[in-house]
Amino acid sequence: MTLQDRVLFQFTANAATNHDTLMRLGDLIEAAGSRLAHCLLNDGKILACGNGGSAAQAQHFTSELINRYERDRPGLPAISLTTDSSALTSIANDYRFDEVFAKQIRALGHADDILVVYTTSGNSASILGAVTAAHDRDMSVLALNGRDGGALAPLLRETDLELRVPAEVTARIQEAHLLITHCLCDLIDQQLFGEE
Ligand SMILES: O=C(CO)[C@@H](O)[C@H](O)[C@H](O)[C@H](O)COP(=O)(O)O
Ligand SMILES: [Zn+2]
Repeated sequence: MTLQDRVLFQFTANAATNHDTLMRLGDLIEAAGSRLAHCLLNDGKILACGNGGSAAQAQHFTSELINRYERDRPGLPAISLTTDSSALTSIANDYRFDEVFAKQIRALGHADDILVVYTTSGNSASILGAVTAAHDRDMSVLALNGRDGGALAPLLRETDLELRVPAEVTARIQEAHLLITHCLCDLIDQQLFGEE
């Protein structure tokens, strides 16, 4: 394969995954947008977490809620659990890395809040810990997941929502997660602030 072929391959695979994701998850993405909008309209807040590239996705989402997505509007309450290096390093240092998000959720989470987790494998221990902590706080969970759902899928409750991208490659799943995230921002703005 030439280098140009490699570029073409990635773009083609991305388009195919995004199409498959729309076909499989279109209705669930709408439901997730409504669930998040309802949470924000009822004084809830959104907590988000993930590891590696998915940590970037989590803080990407919360920054667009706190500041803005495409339009000028009031900031919305959202906290990324991936950005406080003192909290993260002390929890990992004093306890275990698995606890880095769970301990923050136990400190910050309320029953009206929603935890949004990003994972491509569904197997990251810190994400499993986060979901357990959210359930302990009676919070519901929106899981952006991938592959076969991993250990996360059976941990989710009926009151949670799972958006499992139908793909096996981490990069493709992350790219679909970003597209879903922008859909969620658009759906939230539409429901809270109406037509532009
Ligand atoms: O961004 C990438 C790969 O594209 C990596 O940083 C990736 O996010 C990390 O390996 C994560 O630790 C993977 O975690 P997960 O998606 O399995 O929960
Ligand atoms: Zn964005």
